[in-house]
Amino acid sequence: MSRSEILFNDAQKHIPGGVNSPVRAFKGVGGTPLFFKHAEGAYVIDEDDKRYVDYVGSWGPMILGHSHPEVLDAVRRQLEHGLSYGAPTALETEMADLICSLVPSMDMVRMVSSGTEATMSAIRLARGYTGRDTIIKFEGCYHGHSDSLLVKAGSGALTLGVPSSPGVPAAFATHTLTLPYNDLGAVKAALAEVGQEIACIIVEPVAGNMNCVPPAPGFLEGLRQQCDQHGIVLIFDEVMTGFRVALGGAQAYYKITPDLSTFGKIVGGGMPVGCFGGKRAIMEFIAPLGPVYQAGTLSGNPLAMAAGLATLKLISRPGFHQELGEYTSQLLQGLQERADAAGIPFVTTQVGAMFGLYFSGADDIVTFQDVMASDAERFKRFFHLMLEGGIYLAPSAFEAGFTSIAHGATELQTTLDAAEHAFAQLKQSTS
Ligand SMILES: Cc1ncc(COP(=O)(O)O)c(C=O)c1O
Ligand SMILES: NCC(=O)CCC(=O)O
Repeated sequence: MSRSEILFNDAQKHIPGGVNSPVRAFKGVGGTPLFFKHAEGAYVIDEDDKRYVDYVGSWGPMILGHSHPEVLDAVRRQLEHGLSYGAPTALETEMADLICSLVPSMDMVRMVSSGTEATMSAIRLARGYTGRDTIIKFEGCYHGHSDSLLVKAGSGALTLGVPSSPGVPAAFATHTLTLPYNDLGAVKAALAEVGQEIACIIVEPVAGNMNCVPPAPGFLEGLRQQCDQHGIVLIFDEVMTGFRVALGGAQAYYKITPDLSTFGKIVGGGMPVGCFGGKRAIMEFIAPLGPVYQAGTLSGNPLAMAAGLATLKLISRPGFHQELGEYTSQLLQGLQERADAAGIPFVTTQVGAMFGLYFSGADDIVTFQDVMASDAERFKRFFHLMLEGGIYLAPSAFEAGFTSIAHGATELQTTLDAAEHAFAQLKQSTS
């Protein structure tokens, strides 16, 4: 037995399913999750000392690669001053100022400890601000695991086949209207009926929790226009896309200004952090300025602020996101060429440093149905072949892939060599 197998057996004794988040359980691909003990640059190293080129990046935060020395140093320096005070720090102001300067739609920002808290709080705020109860989300989008958002959700909920989770009272779910992603017609039709009852529309501006589905031309623009028309708060959930697809997030990439935005992952540099913010008039509804309550013992934690600030400063250098995007394009082009050469139907999607891989004969991937029509069984085999070849992809056909600035020519070649072998094996087993 491998160390990971032994550790996974041990883990299951006192940890449900042996994991602290279901997406780690390999349920979507089968087999035993790898247990990691170290990570550096573009690599994760498992308990059996095997190295993998990592395209998960802790599900998004590790845009600089793992264990970036300047981020680690920032945390070490802060460590000498204590772990948490539960009182304001200068670091939090520096963080708020930096976020608001990098993302122009943000007038004010509140730090929290996860993406889930960020979206949950932003929705409460939108409801408090508008005095309306119902929210709109899109099928296959994931916004964390709070009750009103676990309806037709993506990510692990989709992978495990429970997109609408038991435990969410039906009465809560009735306040969540779920519409098809990239279908502006459906949004217009719904709002023509119930526009006056909708507090907010929350959307992943690039859907990254049903694999990776870019917004169709006009979709985000249409949401902006519809929200303006009906007095609805437009929330961009940029927990995944924020600081990744562009320094200013998807809103900068697509040049659309939401009313509120949520961030997580990169903003904490690998520490547990999220935040939400946006228009001053809305944010002033949050306690202690306003009546909408929201709080957190560890919110704005100094170690987390130190890691996040160091990360945001490093990724602010000119050319950073272009470099990342170029690596990602080369990766996808190389994969496509090798799939084509092997005669395997294969489609990729990309927005900056986020990508999707599909075993599909479709021309393009635009809808949730397009995603569901791709061959998830083939992905499972591809996943394990890539793993054998030293490449760690997200263990589900319904997750986006991420690149980091630490990925370079060596990692590209290793990945493409592994893929060439994997595609050949896939071809052999079908012919
Ligand atoms: C778009 C999006 N929103 C919200 C979340 C929830 O964030 P967290 O897992 O930090 O609670 C995630 C990922 O988990 C996400 O991808
Ligand atoms: N795309 C999936 C996530 O980002 C979430 C990770 C987790 O829930 O552990």
